[in-house]
Amino acid sequence: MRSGRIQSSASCSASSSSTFPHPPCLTSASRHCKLPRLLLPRAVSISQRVSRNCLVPEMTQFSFSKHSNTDRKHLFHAGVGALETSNTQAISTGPLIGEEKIGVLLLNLGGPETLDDVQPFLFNLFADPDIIRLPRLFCFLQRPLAKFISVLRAPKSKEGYASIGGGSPLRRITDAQAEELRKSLWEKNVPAKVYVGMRYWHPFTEEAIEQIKKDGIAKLVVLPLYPQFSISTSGSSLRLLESIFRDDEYLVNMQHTVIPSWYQREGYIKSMANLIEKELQKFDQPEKVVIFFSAHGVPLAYVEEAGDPYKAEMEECVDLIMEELEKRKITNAYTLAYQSRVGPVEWLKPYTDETIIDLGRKGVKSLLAVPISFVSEHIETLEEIDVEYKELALESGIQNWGRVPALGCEPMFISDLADAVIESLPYVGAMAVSNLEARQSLVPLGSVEELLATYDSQRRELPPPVTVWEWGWTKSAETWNGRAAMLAVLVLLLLEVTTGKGFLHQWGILPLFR
Ligand SMILES: C=CC1=C(C)c2cc3[nH]c(cc4nc(cc5[nH]c(cc1n2)c(C)c5CCC(=O)O)C(CCC(=O)O)=C4C)c(C)c3C=C
Ligand SMILES: [Fe+2]
Repeated sequence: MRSGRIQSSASCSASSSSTFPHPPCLTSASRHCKLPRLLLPRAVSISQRVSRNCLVPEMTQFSFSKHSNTDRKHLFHAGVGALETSNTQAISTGPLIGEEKIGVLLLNLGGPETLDDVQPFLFNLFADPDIIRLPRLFCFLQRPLAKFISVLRAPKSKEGYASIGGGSPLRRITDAQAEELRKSLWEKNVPAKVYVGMRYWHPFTEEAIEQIKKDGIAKLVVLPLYPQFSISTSGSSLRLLESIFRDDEYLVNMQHTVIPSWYQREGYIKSMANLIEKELQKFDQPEKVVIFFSAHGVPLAYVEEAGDPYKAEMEECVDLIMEELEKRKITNAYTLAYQSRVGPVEWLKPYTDETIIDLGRKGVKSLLAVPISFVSEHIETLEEIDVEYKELALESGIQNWGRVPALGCEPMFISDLADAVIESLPYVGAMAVSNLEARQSLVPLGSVEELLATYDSQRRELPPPVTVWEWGWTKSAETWNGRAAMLAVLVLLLLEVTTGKGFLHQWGILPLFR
């Protein structure tokens, strides 16, 4: 435990301490680390199915040509617009790959752009087996259940989206990040095209892939826009990619690599520290402010049963940011809590709301909230943190409240993402990356299939994080009521689907597949 860390009474997590940069598996998170498996020459990669010659030995690199800037520009012919880079310095490593076209696919969640989009967006989210994992026997109920839950949840979600201007800003921000990343790559002499593929709303990952095919991309770097890896976010997007890749002749011949998480990168850590330092200056007594990292939660079972590295990466990320701040003589107290839980099952603790109340009770007067799991403003920063948690903090006795903005298009951050892409290029198509440099995160570089095999290989059935309704007074009663409710709903749905009669048919919710 770091000296400045505030441990809420609700907290049970031990924090890891590490230096920066650090090798993998040397932190408290190492219990989640399954790296040694990657050292085995397992025959699991999509790229391996695709092209047998991609099984390159460790440290083997593709032959990179040292083209001049002009040469480099025409290496990528398709659809990069009229942008011309001039006077850009040559990079010594020369990460251009032959004459082949390079693409970068940014993966993100997606969000409803209008209030009418909210229910279908929620349907897509709850229809994702990485969000609600039904027992195998009941998987045919995934879509009816998703429809049911999305219809019930939509009014509450709509209120939230209405309060932030009638829709999610996610698409606009992600598009802007993609454009800045493209410019940064060009400035670094890597003429790549950048695509955006969202998991639950437009532009869908499938749309991005269609464009990648049309553009004739031969080598693809997949970059989820989540700093830390979770089965429910990056994992879900990779799962989808895996299924798209598997069935497509073109994609089978396209080599790729995935940067599964990048929370430990120097540029990201420094950018976060810059934002925190700047916001602290806005308080009358900056040194008395508690830095409050708030991460999006996941159900505890994801971490404890399925081996999701999310919590370990989050704790390590917070430690790295605090170490960077310490180097700048900023030694404020800090804490990490998890927000946005949905449904009755236990999520990662401590919960943000309980921690805020706890800090108020302990006499903390100034709090700086730092959203840490996502790099764009979204409903949970603009509504949950800025409105709900701020109100709760003020009611709990906290007098001074501040919030660090999301990174968005911060130049240092974007430039670092571009460096991450460039550093990953030698590994495009390479399997079993056992080079230490390439394995700084708990989830190392690798192909889609390889990563999914490393994390979440058994694809365990997990208790669903959401349920249709909750009641009861105690947590345990809530949990059991929730489970009973879920069971009842499943039985009802089963009866509906098999008999074709019931209240969902009466309401016109079923049948879904007309
Ligand atoms: C790292 C970030 C995120 C994790 C982990 C995550 C897990 C997770 N989320 C839900 C349920 C919902 N998420 C919703 C919106 C939403 N989620 C994230 C990020 C993570 N989710 C973002 C950035 C957003 C907002 C997008 C936007 O439009 O601005 C929603 C919809 C909003 C609402 O109704 O509250 C739901 C529902 C689960 C169940 C889960 C883990 C299993
Ligand atoms: Fe979410």
